[in-house]
Amino acid sequence: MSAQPAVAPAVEAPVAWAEARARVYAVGRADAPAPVVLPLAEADGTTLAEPLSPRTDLPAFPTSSVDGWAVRGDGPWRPVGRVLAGGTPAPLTEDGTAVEIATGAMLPTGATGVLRVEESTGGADGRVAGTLRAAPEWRSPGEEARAGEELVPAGTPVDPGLLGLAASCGHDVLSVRPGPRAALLVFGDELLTAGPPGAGRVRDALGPAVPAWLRRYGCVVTGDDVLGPVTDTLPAHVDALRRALSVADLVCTTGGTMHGPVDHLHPALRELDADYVINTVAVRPGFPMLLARVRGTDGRARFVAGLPGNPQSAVVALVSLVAPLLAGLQGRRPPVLPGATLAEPIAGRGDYTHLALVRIDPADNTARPVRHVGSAMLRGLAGADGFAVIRPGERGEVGQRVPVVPLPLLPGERT
Ligand SMILES: Nc1nc2c(c(=O)[nH]1)N[C@H]1C(S)=C(S)[C@@H](COP(=O)(O)OP(=O)(O)OC[C@H]3O[C@@H](n4cnc5c(N)ncnc54)[C@H](O)[C@@H]3O)O[C@H]1N2
Ligand code: MOO
Repeated sequence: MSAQPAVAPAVEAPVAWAEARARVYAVGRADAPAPVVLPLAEADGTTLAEPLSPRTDLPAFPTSSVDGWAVRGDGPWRPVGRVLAGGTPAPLTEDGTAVEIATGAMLPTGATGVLRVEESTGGADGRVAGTLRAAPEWRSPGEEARAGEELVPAGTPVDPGLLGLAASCGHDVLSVRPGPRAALLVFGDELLTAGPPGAGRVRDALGPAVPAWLRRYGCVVTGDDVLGPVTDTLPAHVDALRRALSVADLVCTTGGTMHGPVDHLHPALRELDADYVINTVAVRPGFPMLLARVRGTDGRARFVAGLPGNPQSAVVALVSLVAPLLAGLQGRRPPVLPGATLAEPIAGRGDYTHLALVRIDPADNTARPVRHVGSAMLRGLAGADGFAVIRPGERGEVGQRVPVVPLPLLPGERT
């Protein structure tokens, strides 16, 4: 994947939105950090680096699925023992004999059937009688899976369902890719970190929000890795970026993506010998977003995602560039965008892709644009589910099915 040259011209042709996403995914995938081996208890939220296969047939042995009697031949049967779950029974060697068996216990060799306890009767002679059901009352080895069979491919996110499956397959550890470590640098001398805005100054809305969004994409972000506002000088920017890049796989910055008098991001990237993967995207809002790559002394790439200062634009950059980059870095498949049907029209943005904040009605999967969606505003975003994608040269018509870029919300949010 060829990257842009290190020296950024003041004005560069923006990359098409879909092309930018494909490019950052591929670059992340090529530079994914090496897998690590983690115990199951620590693997939730990571990504499988190798396919998951059972170490034995599943089940590993013939297993009774009911409480009752494992019998051999025709009844009535003479009880000759008992086997509980976890035990290894002696073989049933004679027709007309049975062992009492518990659900989950290993079936003795020689058994030809299992009779449910509630469908059995005990005779005066101590023998057990009853009619066997036609369908077997036990699970055969390999019924669920064969030893070595690929059950889940590499690149799958590790969730509780997968952890349970891994344990039942006999695994103690998994080879996984943990979430990348991310840092945030907030640029802008005008920003306040406490109290109400006024007198030319606004509250830093991104310092509190961006780490939380990054964590929802699976990143590890510690309090120490969130810094700002960084003083509006070039040396302070270079220094802050160097420090952050020494610990993080991905450094997000906010503000300073343009070429104003105190916009130091591009000059700082030049000082760090960074190369641009993406430098501006043909999307509204958020077009000044960028992704740059810096090679560490160890040869491994670290990334700088430049999020525009306008707060909604910063989130557009997160969902547009950072999400596919992180999917690549975690060795996951490229994000697939769900679709929704527009319940109201949405204007296009000429040659640019329009990402329009929408609320999705889960009952009929319709999308409606929300209000208060200026790029400097967060009111609309705080009640939205994601962004409807209106392609270049199009407008969104009522009834049209469009892709939606979801915000990484947790289950139960926005309900
Ligand atoms: N001459 C032009 N000026 C601008 C253009 C343009 O095309 N030509 N594009 C505008 C667009 S679009 C955007 S987006 C912004 C991007 O600017 P920067 O990334 O350089 O951001 P700043 O100038 O630092 O800040 C822009 C705006 O956002 C506020 N801001 C910044 N950080 C935060 C924060 N953490 N929390 C809340 N608000 C923040 C900042 O106060 C500014 O109001 O450039 C336009 N200009
Ligand atoms: O990215 Mo800018 O917000 O288009 O306003």
